Amino acid sequence: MAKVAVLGAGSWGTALSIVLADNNHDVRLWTHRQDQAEIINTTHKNEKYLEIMIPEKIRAYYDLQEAIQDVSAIVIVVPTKAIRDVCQQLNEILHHNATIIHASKGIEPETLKRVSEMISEEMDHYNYDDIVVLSGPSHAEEVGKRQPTTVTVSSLNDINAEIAQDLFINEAFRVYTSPDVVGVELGGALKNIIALGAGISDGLGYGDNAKAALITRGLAEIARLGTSLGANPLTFLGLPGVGDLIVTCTSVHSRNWRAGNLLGKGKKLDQVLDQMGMVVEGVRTAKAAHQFASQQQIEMPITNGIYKILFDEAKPKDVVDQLMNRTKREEMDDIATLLTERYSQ
Ligand SMILES: NC(=O)C1=CN([C@@H]2O[C@H](COP(=O)(O)OP(=O)(O)OC[C@H]3O[C@@H](n4cnc5c(N)ncnc54)[C@H](OP(=O)(O)O)[C@@H]3O)[C@@H](O)[C@H]2O)C=CC1
Ligand SMILES: O=C(CO)COP(=O)(O)O
Repeated sequence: MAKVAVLGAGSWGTALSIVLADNNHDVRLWTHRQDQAEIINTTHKNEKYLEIMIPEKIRAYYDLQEAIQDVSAIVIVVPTKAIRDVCQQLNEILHHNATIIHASKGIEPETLKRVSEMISEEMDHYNYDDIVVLSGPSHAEEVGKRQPTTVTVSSLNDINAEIAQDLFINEAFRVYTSPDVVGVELGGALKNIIALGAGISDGLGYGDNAKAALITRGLAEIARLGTSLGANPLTFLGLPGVGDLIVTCTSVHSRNWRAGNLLGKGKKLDQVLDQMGMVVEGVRTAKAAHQFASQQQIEMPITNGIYKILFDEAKPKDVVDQLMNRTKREEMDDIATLLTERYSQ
């Protein structure tokens, strides 16, 4: 049994705490809201984020220092835009060695940093190599109900990856390892953009053909950008790639899909985000990916179209028309080039 702190008491932090508690770990769920900590400890519910009873052995904390006292692992599960803030607080008070695992899915606009890069920048005593990412097709709503789920953990430090695997793995939550941190993080972050697109497509009334096209051509874009940053293209065929893309593009649980659906029905971005009340990571990540793709001249027409809907008030229907009327081309040419370049070395 290990002592583990989970930082971030939203949907995913709560669900991951349940997995850890099921594995008999001593789980401290930290929230930055005192009233929420009190409600969780007295009612064993976190209703805004997850409609499920929370095991009584999970204790919620408002005091970060108390939450991390003597823990051997810290799981960071706040939205990407809060990562630096939380790590700065942690850096001030963490004076013992604990494995850091994160489960957030996004890229920072402007710096274009991945979450593990941000964490290692903010934490004086942690190297990038030691951080672990947990990612894969895993809606909190289903994980909280102990429905079968598979995820991948990745770190350049094999021992840390295995520590994370052992902490989480159980009969309902199967955990694989991967050495490809870049691919695992980018797969989880970039699929949120495509899920917004799938929601937009459904909101416009388009059918399964359009969604299948978005998933597969979206995957090609993810692989293009990911490999340009050093990811293994095969990672995008695994759980953190196509696995997460499928679950997020096809599920009503997905906040990115739901936000896209409202946009497709004609709602404005501000209205949509107000209505969601939970993080929609694809919005900021679309900004980051659009910026990176423009700088590096990487072809990402779907991502760029979604960016225009989000930030340039483009009409969803016009964007779909533009995508469908692009210059004709061969389907596999760039993927074949990527694989050939990689495996001919
Ligand atoms: N939900 C899911 O199924 C999955 C989510 N993820 C990823 O996990 C990450 C978190 O998502 P999720 O839990 O769903 O998001 P939610 O919107 O459900 O919850 C976010 C939580 O983080 C808290 N928070 C926000 N800013 C801060 C801060 N500065 N300091 C401390 N706490 C903060 C929020 O508090 P407040 O109540 O004040 O807003 C809230 O409790 C995202 O990157 C997401 O992509 C990954 C896999 C599955
Ligand atoms: O990442 C997720 C499932 O794997 C959750 O996606 P959403 O943030 O769109 O709900």
